[in-house]
Amino acid sequence: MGNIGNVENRAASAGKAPAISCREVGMTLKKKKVLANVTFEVEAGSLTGLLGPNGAGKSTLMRILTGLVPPETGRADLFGAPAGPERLGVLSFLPDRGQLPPYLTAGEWLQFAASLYPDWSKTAERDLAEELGVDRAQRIGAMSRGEEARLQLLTCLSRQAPLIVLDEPFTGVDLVSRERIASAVVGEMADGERTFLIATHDIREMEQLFDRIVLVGKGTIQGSYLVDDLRRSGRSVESCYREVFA
Ligand SMILES: Nc1ncnc2c1ncn2[C@@H]1O[C@H](COP(=O)(O)OP(=O)(O)OP(=O)(O)O)[C@@H](O)[C@H]1O
Repeated sequence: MGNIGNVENRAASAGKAPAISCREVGMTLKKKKVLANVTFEVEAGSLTGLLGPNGAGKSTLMRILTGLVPPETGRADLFGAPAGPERLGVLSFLPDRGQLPPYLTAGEWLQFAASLYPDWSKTAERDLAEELGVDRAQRIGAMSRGEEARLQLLTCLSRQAPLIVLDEPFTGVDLVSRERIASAVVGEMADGERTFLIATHDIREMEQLFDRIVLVGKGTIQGSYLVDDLRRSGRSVESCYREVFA
């Protein structure tokens, strides 16, 4: 069903501005060149994996896309207009490090988040809370890393923003929950409208979901592949990753 949905999405999005377009993006942090000449596009309605080794620049790139920091050089556009703080309405972001208020329960946090975001869906919140096994009575400060990661994902996916950017959604999450998260993402895809960009090291769990992979290494794009093309040439996402980075 996911694949059929993806094909339909692609057809529906033909001719639209890409959800993400980066042109020659560069970034220096504390005198270190972290990103250079980063150029790639993510088609609206697709699910793209942003993959690469530790320190490759994935989180830095995502922070630029979310408008948290402007690129030093080049430009990053979302749906044809520059990324920036004023575009936060089009994108729902799960950062790589959690910062939910520890003194609230999950239920209190979700109530607060729902009041914060105009695009919050109570239906999505209810369905995903069940799917991800979030206990509303649990205090955030008493959660394990994996439990908090699931609450963060629930927060991110309960919004109806057209672009979802997830930075390492599986950190600290056990195998069964990782599979639940993957199916939650597929469920969200089924609405045929939204675009996902997901940075992850959990290639095996996500391999079946990606339409495209963008490989980042040493601060620049090392390749961008349609997963169907890889399969047609007898390769998997994992084997392609190994070819590029081994
Ligand atoms: N605030 C900062 N100041 C200086 N250097 C930084 C800063 N943030 C990141 N870096 C450096 O930029 C490089 C890219 O980091 P980034 O977090 O974007 O990588 P990543 O691909 O997300 O890595 P990982 O897979 O380990 O999460 C690293 O070498 C890191 O040390």
